[in-house]
Amino acid sequence: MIIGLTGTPGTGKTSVCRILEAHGYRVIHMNELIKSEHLYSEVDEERDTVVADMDRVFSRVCELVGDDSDVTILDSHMAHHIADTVIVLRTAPSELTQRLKARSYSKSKVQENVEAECLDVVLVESVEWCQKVYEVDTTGRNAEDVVEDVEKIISGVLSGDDTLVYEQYKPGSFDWSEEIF
Ligand SMILES: Nc1ncnc2c1ncn2[C@@H]1O[C@H](COP(=O)(O)OP(=O)(O)OP(=O)(O)O)[C@@H](O)[C@H]1O
Repeated sequence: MIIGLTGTPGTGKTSVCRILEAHGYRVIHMNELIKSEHLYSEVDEERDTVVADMDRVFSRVCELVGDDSDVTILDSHMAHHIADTVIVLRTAPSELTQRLKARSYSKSKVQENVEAECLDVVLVESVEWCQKVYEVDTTGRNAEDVVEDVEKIISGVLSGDDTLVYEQYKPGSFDWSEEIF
């Protein structure tokens, strides 16, 4: 089964996935896959990114996962376009700003991503498109602590009764709409 790990860039998906891989989980880093296998329709030079061909990405991910009943984690800010069950990582705007500035992103790229986080863009899309959505806060925490939450959610999903974990990680806990700069 596929579980998507999604969230605004900088919320820590890849950092968390690297630890999950070390714990033995299978992870598909979707952005790397898109680039290495040219699963895109255009190159957006201005934004220094590519426009993914989501039909081809979906087919390729399904092919890679096959009928494996073990969990495969899909690491991408677009994982909610593919997976039905997703975990959305969240980060308070002030901390996300610092993380993105540390990447030497341009002012406009930092602003675009922080605004998206303030407006819950990935969360809203996930709730619209996915059957099951969990939300995990990464603010003021380290990646190992976030991994503990993610593993708890995975166990709940696999157990077939996620009532308790859903209660703890159900979406809609943050309101950062006042923090748009
Ligand atoms: N609690 C945390 N969980 C994960 N990463 C954290 C946490 N706290 C700080 N970080 C830092 O935030 C940064 C997150 O970068 P990372 O590439 O993992 O994010 P991402 O969501 O995968 O971004 P992108 O979508 O651009 O690939 C890293 O430098 C990481 O060390």
